[in-house]
This record gives sequence, structure tokens and C-alpha cells, in this order.
Amino acid sequence: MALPIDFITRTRALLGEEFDRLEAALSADVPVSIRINPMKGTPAPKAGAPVAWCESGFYLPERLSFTFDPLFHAGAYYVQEASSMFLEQAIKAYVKEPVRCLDLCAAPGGKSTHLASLLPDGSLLVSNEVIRSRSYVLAENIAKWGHPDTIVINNDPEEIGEALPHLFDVIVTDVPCSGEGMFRKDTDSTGEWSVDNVRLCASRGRRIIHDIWNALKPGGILIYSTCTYNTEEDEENIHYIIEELGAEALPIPTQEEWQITGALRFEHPVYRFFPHKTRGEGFFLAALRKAEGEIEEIRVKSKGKKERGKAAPSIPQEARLFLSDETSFSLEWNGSFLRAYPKAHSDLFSLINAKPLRVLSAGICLGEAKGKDFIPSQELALSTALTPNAFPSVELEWEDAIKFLKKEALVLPSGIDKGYVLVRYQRLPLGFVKNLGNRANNLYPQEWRIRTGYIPEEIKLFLGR
Ligand SMILES: C[S@@+](CC[C@H](N)C(=O)[O-])C[C@H]1O[C@@H](n2cnc3c(N)ncnc32)[C@H](O)[C@@H]1O
Repeated sequence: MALPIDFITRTRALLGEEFDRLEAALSADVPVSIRINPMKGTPAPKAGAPVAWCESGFYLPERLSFTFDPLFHAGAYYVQEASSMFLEQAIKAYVKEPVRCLDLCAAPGGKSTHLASLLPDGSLLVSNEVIRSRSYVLAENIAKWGHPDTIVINNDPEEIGEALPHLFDVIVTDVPCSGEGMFRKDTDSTGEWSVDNVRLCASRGRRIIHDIWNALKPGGILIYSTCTYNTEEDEENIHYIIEELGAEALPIPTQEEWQITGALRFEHPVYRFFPHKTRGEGFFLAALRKAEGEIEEIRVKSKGKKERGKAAPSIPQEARLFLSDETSFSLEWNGSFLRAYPKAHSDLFSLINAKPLRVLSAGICLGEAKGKDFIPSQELALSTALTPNAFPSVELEWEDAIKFLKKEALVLPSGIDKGYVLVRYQRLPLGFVKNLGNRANNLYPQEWRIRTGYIPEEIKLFLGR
């Protein structure tokens, strides 16, 4: 791999002779790893070796045909490089009770789906992505993961800092960076690297922390991470958060055999993964605690005058049966869409809805009323809160599952009820069709469909084929 000359000079100055080992590792194969979704009952891969710092993480012996694996689309697992799964150790060390957690730079959703699995029961996760097009991908991946206690928003950190002062117990900031740790995985990224870009990323990282700081509760935890090696974006920004914002850097328990590198500048507890020492890409993480202080009370303001003369339609009785623990949700219309909000967080859902924030999804969208019809939603199909027998269902073979994911029409076996039918693959829901008898209309979201016409000759899947 042709590395930028300035990168070589700067990183050699940081690592000394060890740099030769890093350079050699950057020419080696990229390990493939996934995190399974415990809430969907995904089994550990038979041939997979565990990722030592993540209970649900596994290395695979080879790359699977993820696009052509219906289980991938069902949210049974997420493809994520192993080093970044180290987030788990920070959460386990400092989050022992239900929290309100913000994942600020969240798309495409690697850390958010991990957080959804990791946070103690009763927690709420708010996942944010500032770039509009990326926020849709985030919402899709969150829907596939299926946890109801999540909200996806699309805002600038400054807007969140202003709208939600002192709301969060934990904020994860996986800030945009110069990506030195991704050179092996994404070889194009070497072309985008420059010393100027390192400086720009370092100052943008600081600005992001500055803008969001107000949203973190006094005593709350900030987790800062990058996938880059240089100390400007890493140690220097941690030092800035300590010196300028009065935070305390927190040690994270690790094991020697994980071969994590500590601080290359200053002496704060920070954790860096290098591909020549650990099976994974480059990654840097530090946990910090905001100093204790007064908590600003947040009041939920009413949304203003209610629309007159328009009583909200009643909640369809059958909709309550969609959710396995219906009593823990409150059902509300949002225009023609019926949403289920976890009652434990109803104050927060109201608060966030009342603020000038762009909410993409909150709780579970159960479906949409259209005339006399109620069309169940894709989010409901993939939610772990769906009652298993709420809808008639049909188990698809691989060929039909792929047809469904390409949004092609299906013909269901005779004997299946007419109306809305849940289609499954290996028992996991993929989505809904409307069965008309002679054919079934495919309700899979247009934007999510598999677009390629090409199907590889040999297909390797998670649970075999
Ligand atoms: C390293 S990526 C996040 C990866 C994600 N946490 C994951 O694990 O899948 C950084 C994200 O920050 C977003 N971003 C870019 N500029 C930003 C800004 N000024 N403020 C907040 N986020 C920004 C990018 O669009 C990108 O999605």
C-alpha cells in the first residue's frame, strides 16, 4: 500500500522502529468481524473466534456474502471491525444503571446498535447523525436492530446542546477523523489524508465536544473515540477536554493480552488499537467524567395550541395486540402514523418531540392508517417487541427471501391467510406482504431494497445455505 509520505514521517516519529511492524500489517488481510444481536436470539457463528473485549463480537474465518444473507437484513448481526467493539469495556466499567445515552456521530450505526445491546435495561438511546443522507441509513440500521427504546435524530451538535441541556448521563462522540486507522480497510482513504486535514479534523473534534458539552449532565460520562493514530486528534483533544472543560479522564480495565497501547502524549488513560498488535483496525478511545455541579432543570413545554375540531382517531384495538408487552407502551397518533412509545421514557419522548429537533424515528412506528385500512410498518416487523403470532406468517426459502428483499412480488403457498402476512427467514421477520391469494404485494421499503441484479455464483451465509 502506498502510504502518504507525511503520514510515514509523522507516525514513525511517534512509534520509532515499531512503525515498520505497523506498515507491514497494513499490507496484510483485513480481518472480518461481526456482532450478533442477542435480542434476536442470533447464535454465535460456529467457525467464529470470539473478540476478547466484546461478548457478542466474533471474527469470521472469511468474508460472507452479507448483502445476500437475509439474516443480515433481519438485524441478526452487524458487520463491524473488532477494535471499535472496545466501546463495550468503557460502558461496562461506568454504566451500571439505566441511563439516557446520546450517540452523537452515529451513522451508519455500529456504535449505536452496540449501545442498544449494551446499555442496562430501562435505558434510552438517542442516536444522532448530522448529515441528512447518512441519517436515513442510521435509522434503517436502528430499525433492523429492533430495540424500541431508541430515538433517531438528524441535528447539528450545537442544536442538541442548546435544546437538551444536561439531559444525558452518557454521550458517545465517535468524531469524524482523518481515518489513519482505516487505511487498510478503505485504501482510498490514503488519498484523502493530509496534514492540513489532520488539523482540520482535530479542531472540528474539539468544536463538536464544545457544542455538545451542555447536553451532558454534571457527573456524566463522555466517551471520545476516533479511528486515527495521530496525537492531535487523540491525546491533544483529550487534554483539551480535561484542561478547558474540567473533565476527569477515567481508566478502563483491560487485559495485557489485548495489546492495547496507552498514551503517546501526556499521561492520561487512553486506549489505542494498532493493527500490528491487535486483530482489528486502528482505533482510539477515552472515557471522561464531567465535573459535578448544578443540574439545570428541563421543563417540557407544551407544543402550543392543539388543533381545534380534530379529535385524534381512536387507537385500533388490534394494534395493542401487536406488542408482546403492550402495557409498557403508550400508543399515539402522529399524523396518520401510529407510534408506540415506551412508557418508561414518555417524558423524554414528549420533550424531544417538543424541541426544534428533526426526529426521524422514535419508539416503534406500528403502521399507517389509510382509509379503513391499517398498514403495518417495516419497523414493527423488525422490532423485538412484536408479538410473535400477531400476524399470520410464512417462512421463506433463501431464493424467495432474496426476491422479497429486492422488493419483487411473491406468490405465497396456498393456505396462507389473505391480508397482511409477516415473511420470515430462519424464523426471523424480514417484513410484510399483503397476500391477495394469486400474488402478494411486497411492502418492503423501496429505499432499503437490494438493488443489484447480480447474484454471485457461490454464496456464503451466516447460517449456511
Ligand atoms: C466515525 S463516523 C461515525 C461512525 C459510527 N459511530 C459507527 O460506529 O457506525 C463519524 C460521523 O460523524 C458525522 N459528522 C461529520 N461532521 C460532523 C459534525 N460536524 N458534527 C457531528 N457529526 C459529524 C459523519 O457524518 C459520520 O457519520
